[in-house]
Amino acid sequence: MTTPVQYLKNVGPQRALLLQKMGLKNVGELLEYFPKRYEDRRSVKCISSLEPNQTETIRGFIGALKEFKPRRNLSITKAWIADGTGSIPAVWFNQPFVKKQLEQGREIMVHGKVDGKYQALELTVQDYEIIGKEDAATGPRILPVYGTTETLPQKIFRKIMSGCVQQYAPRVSENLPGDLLVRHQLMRKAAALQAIHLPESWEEMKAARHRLAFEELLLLQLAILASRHREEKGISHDKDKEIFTSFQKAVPFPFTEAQKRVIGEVFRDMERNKPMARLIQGDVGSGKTVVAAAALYKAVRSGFQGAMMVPTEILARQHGQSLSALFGKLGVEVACLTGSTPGKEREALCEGARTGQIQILVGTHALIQENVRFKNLSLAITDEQHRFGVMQRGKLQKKGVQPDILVMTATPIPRSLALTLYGDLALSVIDTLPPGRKEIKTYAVKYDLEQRIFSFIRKELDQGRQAYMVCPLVEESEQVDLQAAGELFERLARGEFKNYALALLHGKMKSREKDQVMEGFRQGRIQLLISTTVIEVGIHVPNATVMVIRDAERFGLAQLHQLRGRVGRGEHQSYCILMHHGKTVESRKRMEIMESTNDGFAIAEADLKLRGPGDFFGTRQHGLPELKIANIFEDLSLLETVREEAHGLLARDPGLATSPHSLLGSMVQEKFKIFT
Ligand SMILES: Nc1ncnc2c1ncn2[C@@H]1O[C@H](COP(=O)(O)OP(=O)(O)OP(=O)(O)O)[C@@H](O)[C@H]1O
Repeated sequence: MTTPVQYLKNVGPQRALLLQKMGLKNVGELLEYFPKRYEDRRSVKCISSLEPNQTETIRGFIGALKEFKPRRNLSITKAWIADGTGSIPAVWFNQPFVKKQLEQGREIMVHGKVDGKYQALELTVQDYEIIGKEDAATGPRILPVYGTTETLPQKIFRKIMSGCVQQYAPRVSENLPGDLLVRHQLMRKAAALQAIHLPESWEEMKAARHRLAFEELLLLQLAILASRHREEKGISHDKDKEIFTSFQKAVPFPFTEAQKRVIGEVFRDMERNKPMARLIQGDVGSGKTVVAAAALYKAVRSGFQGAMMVPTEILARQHGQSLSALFGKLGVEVACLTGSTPGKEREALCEGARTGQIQILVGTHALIQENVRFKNLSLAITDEQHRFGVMQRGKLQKKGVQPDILVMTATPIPRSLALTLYGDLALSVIDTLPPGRKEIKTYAVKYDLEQRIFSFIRKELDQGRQAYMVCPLVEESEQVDLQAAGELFERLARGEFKNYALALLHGKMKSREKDQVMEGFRQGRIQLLISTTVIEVGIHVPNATVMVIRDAERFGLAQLHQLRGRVGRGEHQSYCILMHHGKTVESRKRMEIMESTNDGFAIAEADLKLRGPGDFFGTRQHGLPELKIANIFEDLSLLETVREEAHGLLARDPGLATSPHSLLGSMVQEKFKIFT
């Protein structure tokens, strides 16, 4: 399977290079490059029954041949095909080389679109095959269609692939244990590869797809489960009821029913001597932080330490501040560590964590650096974990000995996706918002109404409220976007908002500057904050009531919902204004979804359907594994079956090291590098 593609039939050095550019270096990779769709060429039409504007396949004998060159850069090749019921000219545009292959009297199969020109029919050829030629397939069949490049046409790619499949697919070893194949009635791998590329029937293709999706999801689930495979015995935290009551006293508001329920679920897990693995899912603003804080308090009161990792520096600082304020009252030592914590302070923090003097450490991924060690970490919390990438996930956990794990996500993740991302976590849902929150009013508007939006913002600012204006920032054109945000700031500061306090915030600023701006906004000194998406997650300023998102069509729905969640966090009516160009049907549809619902769940589902899992969290840092054949959304029930099997396999053979699991084990290792 490691044979380089250039040794395949029909591949020379030049084509090998083209294949390599597509990421296909060897036979193994080529075999796993699956068709994007299929064309059914089994139903061959009689020429006499052809009708205009249909795409059809015919089979007949080549009669007269003609070539024209009506213009300098247009060449037309025509071949009359007859099948006993009639005859029709088949037409090739700008492919003068086909003439060499068309021999009068030869049998040919042609697939293409029937055009009615001057009352006569013509077939514009999309694909053809000379019957009886050495490399032609036998007779009509279901043809695979691959994603190819212009320089490597479909026909050639298909020929290369078909040669490769016929020669190598039968030699592919079976990697799934026999009992599994029998239990789930799965095709063998070699047969599945053959059938996915060269199916005899739709049924066969579907069975092959099912088998390959099963394997793909199994490898992924094994990686997820094995990377956190844990000993049975963990830490049992103190059961004392007084922990909850004294924590509740320190919090300035009563918990919602949902918060109480989830704290109960978390506490019960923490008290058991089995390590906790729980995902807390709650819509934006539902009050997850205080639930995390309750868990941290329980860890500390039981004599241990807790850590909480968040995705951005701004958020780390915000949590650091609010947790310090809360835990100050309870006599608990909290510290915050980020990438920009200066050397001396960092050393002191590390020392404090090592000796146990610091009881709760909040921070960015700086927390998982090697020099950070804990005396006795018993609880590792990650917020917005999907931003940390699949492999980074276990590192915080490894800072303790079998600590409890809590994952918090503000983006409501459909169950299918949660399973894929987090594997084996128990789920707690905070499904109500704190009392007194008003529904955010959302309006999608085009740019010609910009002045009206500005005057609306001014009105809110005049009433003492604050506003955000977010500009998109995408990696590929970061420089251009940053410049655009800067220019907008200049324009507004000099023009429409010259009498107001404005500030600009973006990720490229020094952390000190970022802090100053955020602090100014928090305290109300800054009225309008123009920013890139650095404010996307977690920022909490209850007095802000307007969120304007520019070029809203460039964001994913889940991301728009996150941004919108920055307002509506206090008692005042809040607004979200989505500025867009409204050019495509899809973007208009997405704006409509945002206008019609505030329900994060509905939005997440819609987003997943519209954009596919890869783009779900925006293009940056989504941490989602790429799937070649399975579809998380459509293969939900398969995913659940596979998860159970993965559990069973790991229970029997945790390192997947013995026969018949070893091949599976080495594939997981090669792909995900999780066994150490
Ligand atoms: N039960 C409650 N009653 C009143 N206010 C609450 C309650 N729970 C939380 N809050 C407040 O609601 C605000 C939002 O809470 P928090 O920041 O924890 O939300 P979140 O779920 O983390 O949201 P996001 O995902 O948007 O960051 C905070 O100011 C918090 O103090």
